[in-house]
Amino acid sequence: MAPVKVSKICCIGAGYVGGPTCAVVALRCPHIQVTIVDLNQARIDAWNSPDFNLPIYEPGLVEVVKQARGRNLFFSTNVDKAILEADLIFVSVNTPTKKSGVGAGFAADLNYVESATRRIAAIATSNKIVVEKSTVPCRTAESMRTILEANSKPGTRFDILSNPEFLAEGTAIADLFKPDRVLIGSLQTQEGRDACQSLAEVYANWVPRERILTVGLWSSELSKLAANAMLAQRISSVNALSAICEATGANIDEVAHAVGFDSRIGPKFLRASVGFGGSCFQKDILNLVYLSESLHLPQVAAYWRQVVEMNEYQKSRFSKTVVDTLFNTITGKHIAVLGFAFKADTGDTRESAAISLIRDFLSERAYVTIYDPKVEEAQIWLDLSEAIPGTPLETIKKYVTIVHSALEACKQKEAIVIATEWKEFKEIDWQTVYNQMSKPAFVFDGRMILKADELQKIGFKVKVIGRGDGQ
Ligand SMILES: NC(=O)C1=CN([C@@H]2O[C@H](COP(=O)(O)OP(=O)(O)OC[C@H]3O[C@@H](n4cnc5c(N)ncnc54)[C@H](O)[C@@H]3O)[C@@H](O)[C@H]2O)C=CC1
Ligand SMILES: O=C(O)[C@H]1O[C@H](OP(=O)(O)OP(=O)(O)OC[C@H]2O[C@@H](n3ccc(=O)[nH]c3=O)[C@H](O)[C@@H]2O)[C@H](O)[C@@H](O)[C@@H]1O
Repeated sequence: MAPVKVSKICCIGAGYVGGPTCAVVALRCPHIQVTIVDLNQARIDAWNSPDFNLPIYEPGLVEVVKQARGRNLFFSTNVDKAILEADLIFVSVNTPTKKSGVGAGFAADLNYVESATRRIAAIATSNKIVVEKSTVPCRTAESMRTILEANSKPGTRFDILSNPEFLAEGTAIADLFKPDRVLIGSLQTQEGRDACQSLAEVYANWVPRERILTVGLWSSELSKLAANAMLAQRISSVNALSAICEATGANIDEVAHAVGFDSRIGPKFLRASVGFGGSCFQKDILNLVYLSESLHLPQVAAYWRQVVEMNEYQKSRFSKTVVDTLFNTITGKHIAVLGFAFKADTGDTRESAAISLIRDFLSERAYVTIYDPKVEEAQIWLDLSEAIPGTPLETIKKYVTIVHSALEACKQKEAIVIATEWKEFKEIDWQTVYNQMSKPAFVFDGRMILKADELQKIGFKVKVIGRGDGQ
């Protein structure tokens, strides 16, 4: 068998990965018909909305969808039809951390991957290349193959590839246009290599060949977990150093700059923060911890677990700084939290550090006013309800207010906390804010985005993550 020339692609899962990834495939490959399917009708309706009110916010995404939708890019809930027609199927469904049962709190919940795989097996009447796009534990492709082969119709063959996604939210479109690398894992058989080449040809429409890496299936699966673990490890390392900076008077910005100048270390991903968030870092590390434990490698598991523990410590350390600085009590005090998303340029709040901070403030019975330029109000209520189980939303609403501008949030507060590094927070009229605040007026910069010296000149008391007092 020679490599198949792909002409129809189906992507199962129209989320943060499936949507942008396959929209870019459609844009860059006008000769390929791409159908992105999902069981969630509301999500598909949003992708199809006439005014391009898409279900996720991602800079540049609307422009991509505008060019390709209706041409060779389609969004649908008709999963079966798209499976039936496609010669290549991306599985881009969610793989959250398991909430109950064996491995609860650590292992990936592969329920969605399994049901998508079973659907492919039940529907397909011709050969398919099935591509694992979701982040999965090492050797998941083997389980997928077993399910597909056990349920396939006679004469139908499935080739399984691993093609993990490395895009970051907020820069997804730029990352997809110009990826550092595209990784494709396949079985090292002739059929496996042919399938790998078929997918490589799709990417080669816009990605330079030397950036398309082909490896074995298990290496590809593990490389995704490894990349996220090592990125998160850098943040936990720099955050651990930020605690030392605060205690000694060193400045984490200067330390990270000096350390990152070493070409072996490099400058990226060394920004101290109030803690990393996002749907994947914690989930994927816990997955690696679970894998290590399953393989009877407790020391390896403990090593990676510490990256997550340091992140938890950083978040609670920051909350404690706020309480300590506000004279050891925030009960009844009014605090503005600027930013709710887990990072700038996204409306995604999954595992956002802001949620932990607000939960801590509410446990001290402080009043919190939240502003985020992109996060929907309903999402904030949902996240807070989940973060504080057992407390009715009505009670939470007595303490929390959501507003529509930073200035409104800061009015008459005792303290302002920067939780997300939105650019607009740098451009706030701080003099006006100061004039309207109770005194002393405190600012806690959990993202190192403000000019502390200028704020101090205005009269603010400023605490910046990773900086001792007086810096
Ligand atoms: N969010 C991110 O930036 C990145 C995520 N990943 C990985 O990609 C995968 C997907 O992540 P997201 O896109 O963020 O998740 P998501 O939750 O935004 O999207 C997943 C979608 O799959 C749909 N779905 C689930 N089961 C289905 C089924 N059987 N048939 C049809 N649709 C189904 C859900 O309704 C949902 O809309 C995860 O494994 C994640 O770890 C990888 C790189 C980046
Ligand atoms: O698998 C995934 O889901 C993705 O996870 C991350 O992407 P993402 O979570 O979207 O965003 P990042 O830019 O990595 O930021 C993650 C968190 O770390 C924080 N961060 C990042 C960098 C830094 O120097 N300091 C820091 O605190 C961010 O504020 C954010 O809360 C990876 O960067 C992607 O390569 C990967 O594909």
